[in-house]
Amino acid sequence: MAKLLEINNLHTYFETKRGLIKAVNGVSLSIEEGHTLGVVGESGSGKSQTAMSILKLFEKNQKIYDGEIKFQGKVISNYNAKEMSKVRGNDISMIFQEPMTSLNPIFTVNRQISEVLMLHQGMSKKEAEQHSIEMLKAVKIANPEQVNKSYPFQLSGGMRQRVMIAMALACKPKLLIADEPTTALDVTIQAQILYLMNELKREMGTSIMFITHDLGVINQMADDVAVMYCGQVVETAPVDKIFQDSEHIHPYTEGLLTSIPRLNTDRSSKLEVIPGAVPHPLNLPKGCKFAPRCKYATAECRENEPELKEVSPGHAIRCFHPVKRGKQ
Ligand SMILES: Nc1ncnc2c1ncn2[C@@H]1O[C@H](COP(=O)(O)OP(=O)(O)OP(=O)(O)O)[C@@H](O)[C@H]1O
Repeated sequence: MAKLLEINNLHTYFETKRGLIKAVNGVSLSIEEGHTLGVVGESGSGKSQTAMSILKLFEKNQKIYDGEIKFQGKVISNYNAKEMSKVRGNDISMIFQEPMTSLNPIFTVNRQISEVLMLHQGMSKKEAEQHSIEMLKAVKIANPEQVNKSYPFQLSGGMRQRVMIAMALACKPKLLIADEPTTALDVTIQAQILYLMNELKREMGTSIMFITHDLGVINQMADDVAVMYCGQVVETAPVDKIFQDSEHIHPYTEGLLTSIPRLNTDRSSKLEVIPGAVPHPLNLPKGCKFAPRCKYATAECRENEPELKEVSPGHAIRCFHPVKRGKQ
């Protein structure tokens, strides 16, 4: 299948008074046409900064130091601000955990969705209003005409998230980046939004980069997975290989899997947690970044840094001693 997005050895750093913060430190990943890539990892692993790098939504003290990002075969990581603003919203859209980051509290839903359509698609005000209502229908909002006239504060959290998805998909982007879009919602609303995103992906053929810290959500949403740790991808694979296969996996992925609560397990069995914490980005360990927390680490791991190596077709691991699992 054709690759829609390809990131090769990306390094995005923040220059701070205390030193360089290597938020993205050699990330390589790709997203295929029509696929969902789930990006998972603990807080601070560089998931959001990888997404921000794709759209160049940078702070003043932040830039790409090395590597490249290709979208539909074109290198977009060297685009200037004008070229980038055409990509944003048109080809690639992003939704966030908190819809109010994207929605403007003082404008109606109609004004916000219409603005995107008038700017990127050259629609008239009247056409844009009609299309805005159509988009609200597409994201299964009841009473779309009414909601179109509403202000964000008049809507529930779940509805705001649907409006944000409608706005992001209004120009039919090829890629939707969703950064923890359901984390702030209660579980039933979360399930509805995830279902909706899967449905829209099927109907519109949009590829999705889905960022989460929750492997359970990845299992529901993703075709492929990239596991991140300390600004690097430590494992990437088709989702089945992570959840069911008897293949090797990265010890960090194993740790994330064993810390998922399961409903059918004996209540007396304890959830395992990964010991220790993610190292501070200004104080990264030598060798493998996960070695200080890894129960399989050897002297070699503490000394040398492993590369991301393919272990089977489509499955790559950054580890000297991947874990062999039995069938789950
Ligand atoms: N504005 C900033 N200035 C300096 N460092 C930053 C800034 N924003 C993020 N970082 C650092 O970049 C690294 C990666 O952060 P990022 O937000 O991408 O992680 P994440 O995996 O998305 O975490 P979370 O799940 O909490 O959103 C972290 O070490 C973070 O401290």
